Amino acid sequence: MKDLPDDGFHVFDTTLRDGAQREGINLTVADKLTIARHLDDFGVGFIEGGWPGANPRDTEFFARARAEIDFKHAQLVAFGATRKAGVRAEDDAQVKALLESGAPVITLVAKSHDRHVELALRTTLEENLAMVRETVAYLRSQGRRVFLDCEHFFDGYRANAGYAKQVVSAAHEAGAEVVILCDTNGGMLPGQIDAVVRTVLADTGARLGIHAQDDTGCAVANTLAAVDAGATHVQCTANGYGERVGNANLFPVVAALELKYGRRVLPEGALEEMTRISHAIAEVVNLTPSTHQPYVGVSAFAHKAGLHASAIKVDPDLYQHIDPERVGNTMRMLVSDMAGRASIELKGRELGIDLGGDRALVGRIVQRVKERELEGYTYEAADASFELLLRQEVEGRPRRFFRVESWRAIVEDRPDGTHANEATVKLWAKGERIVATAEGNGPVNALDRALRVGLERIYPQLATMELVDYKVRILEGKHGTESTTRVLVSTADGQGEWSTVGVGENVIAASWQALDDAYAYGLLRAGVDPQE
Ligand SMILES: CC(=O)SCCNC(=O)CCNC(=O)[C@H](O)C(C)(C)COP(=O)(O)OP(=O)(O)OC[C@H]1O[C@@H](n2cnc3c(N)ncnc32)[C@H](O)[C@@H]1OP(=O)(O)O
Ligand SMILES: CC(=O)C(=O)O
Repeated sequence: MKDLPDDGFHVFDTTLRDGAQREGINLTVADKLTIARHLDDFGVGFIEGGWPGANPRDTEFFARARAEIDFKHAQLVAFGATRKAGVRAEDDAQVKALLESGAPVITLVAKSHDRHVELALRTTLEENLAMVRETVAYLRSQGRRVFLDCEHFFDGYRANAGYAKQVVSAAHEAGAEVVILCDTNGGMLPGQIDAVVRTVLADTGARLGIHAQDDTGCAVANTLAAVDAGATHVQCTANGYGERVGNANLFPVVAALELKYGRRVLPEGALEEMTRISHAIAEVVNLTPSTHQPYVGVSAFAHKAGLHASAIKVDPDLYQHIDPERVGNTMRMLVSDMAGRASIELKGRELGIDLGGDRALVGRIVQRVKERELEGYTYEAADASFELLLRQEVEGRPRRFFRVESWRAIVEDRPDGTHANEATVKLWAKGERIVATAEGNGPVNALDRALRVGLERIYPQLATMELVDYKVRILEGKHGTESTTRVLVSTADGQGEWSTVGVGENVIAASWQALDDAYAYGLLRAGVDPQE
């Protein structure tokens, strides 16, 4: 292994095995190879790739990973069970598949709860110990590094501590390099983990690891409690993916080890890649990255409250537990009706607009934001609409690329149950009156098309812009269909994406406002001079 920390602490990733056990994740071999590359780039020490022999996909993964990936940091790990009861380890088909995977490291899963041995394995406690001992010894004799996962260890310890420890000792004495205590049902709390890990370490002398499921929401805390108690091997998954509610999340665990414990567990510079790697893996598994995930979520360093912003203006550390750049994330200011002067000044700075400490101007902007939010606008989700508002206040007039004389949208209900949608816009741009009509698959789409048909000749930059998301929310208020409607639109131009908001008594009026802002902002971004 190159460039790994020399204290021997193990960061063991099981995204491709336990992470893949999450409902909704279904990885192809190509997905697994991509994730393995990301994890290796990140610098974990071990990548558990799956259970060879359990399904053709995992078997193929090991063959291809060995042939196609030149691992820089990680060792590939194959996962599987101890031999079956009454079968010699060397004759067990599943143990053979582990060897045939070619993985240099093998993690065996073994029962350590007496009830599981009797009910699930349907064998004796003695035979289970023999299964552990013999399988570990056989795989060691074949030149493999062996780790052993003690399934249901903490529940088993409660039921029969003596037997649970015998399983640990059997594995340790047979040559298992690390014995991992698993909170398989995820029901433990940090204090319980701490006490058990300390005792088992003292009583067995085995090197211990921790594998924590997140059923109490404590998997990361439980993992760190085990480390405090002496465990030197942590099993985690990217973004906490895993069976049921998931596993200990790799990213907060390694961030805590590096930044809070001062223990180097990743190669130099890897932590700064953490946000990117987390999001890249989320893309591969086809799940939206969680915006509120510690350290790596887009909201992890987003500040909304005015009081926070006023302190952050003096020193960001006053309201941040770390500098976001250390984990590759960024601080963001959110503007809403909870903003104060400092929030607006900092947001202006983020947008490259110096408000120059003009208290009256900043106060006016704060006031305007609060009034508009009361009407239903939301600026924290619509940065582009906020920037237009800010510029309008700073420059004393709106930035306009076109002026709207009127617009109209018609929905025609036909006897065959289909609808025809048509819109007409009347605009002024560069001194020219434009009347444009278009059809669409809905009234908003028809309006969007009419706007483009009318303006594209004058502003060819519009051709690069595309509406990528459209969200409608009925705000509380009057009665049913009379309620206020808020529309959020996201637009992209191949270089980036921006969001705008519109509010109105009906969905089409609100959509029109959001579209108007979307194109005004897009033209501003494209460097077009505003003129009517
Ligand atoms: C806590 C965890 O997450 S461990 C990881 C669990 N992961 C998975 O189960 C995913 C992959 N699993 C599979 O594809 C299948 O379950 C297989 C291929 C492993 C086994 O499939 P099958 O042979 O059809 O058996 P099945 O799944 O019904 O039952 C598991 C068998 O393994 C046995 N077993 C369970 N744990 C162990 C163990 N630690 N050591 C030895 N045998 C074990 C069970 O007693 C049962 O044996 P039986 O078939 O004689 O009743
Ligand atoms: C091994 C494992 O995944 C568990 O015990 O949860």
